[in-house]
Amino acid sequence: MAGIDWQQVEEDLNSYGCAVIPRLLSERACREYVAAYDRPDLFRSRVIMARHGFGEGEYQYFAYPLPAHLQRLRATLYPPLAQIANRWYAAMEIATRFPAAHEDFIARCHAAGQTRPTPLLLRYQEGDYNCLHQDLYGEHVFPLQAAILLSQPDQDFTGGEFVLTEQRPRMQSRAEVVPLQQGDAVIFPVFHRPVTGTRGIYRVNMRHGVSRLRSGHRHTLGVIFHDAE
Ligand SMILES: O=C(O)CCC(=O)C(=O)O
Ligand SMILES: [Fe+2]
Repeated sequence: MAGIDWQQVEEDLNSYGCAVIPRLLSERACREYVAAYDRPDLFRSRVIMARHGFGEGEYQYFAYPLPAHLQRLRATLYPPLAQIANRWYAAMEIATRFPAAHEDFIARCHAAGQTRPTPLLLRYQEGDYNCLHQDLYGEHVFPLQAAILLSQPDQDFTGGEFVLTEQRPRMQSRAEVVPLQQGDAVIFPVFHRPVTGTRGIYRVNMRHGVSRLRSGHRHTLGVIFHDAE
């Protein structure tokens, strides 16, 4: 975690609406998260995506207390992202500011009744996909999130690309496909971001999803920083 180039992350987020942190997790850590999928004691709920029209595939939300590694990961990624989020909110002229420490932001969520943990593991197999969506779970939203690819493209699966769309006001939408290797994290906006245009700063609406898996199995770890109602 010490070697992350946060300035590059911020530049990429501002230029493209997403940033990749290469090799955030080791191959071994990835394997451990994949194996954790089969431990029901670690999770508070399981979602079969087709039942809700979310796509095909499934995911599970971790229960509190989070596994120590995940707790540390969430708390460590948050502070530099909170600085970016605060600059974005200032640019978008939104009054909300995010505290420097994740525990203080979580206290704000919990005080508002958003008490359920949102980090999740996702599992896809051949034919599965994740429809474009936004991970909003209540009034309190931290505007950036991370998804970490736990599987190795080409070796474990084909297809299954991470996709972002950016809807600009009164304009056509732009898509971004994010190539990831095992252990890479993609940082992206939960639902909006500021873009500087010729007539000043405007807000664009963002969605993310995963294209259809052509073969194999794909697992992801999702780190969302607000909690859910
Ligand atoms: O599987 C993926 O790459 C996307 C996961 C996702 O939607 C999330 O982490 O919020
Ligand atoms: Fe998501």
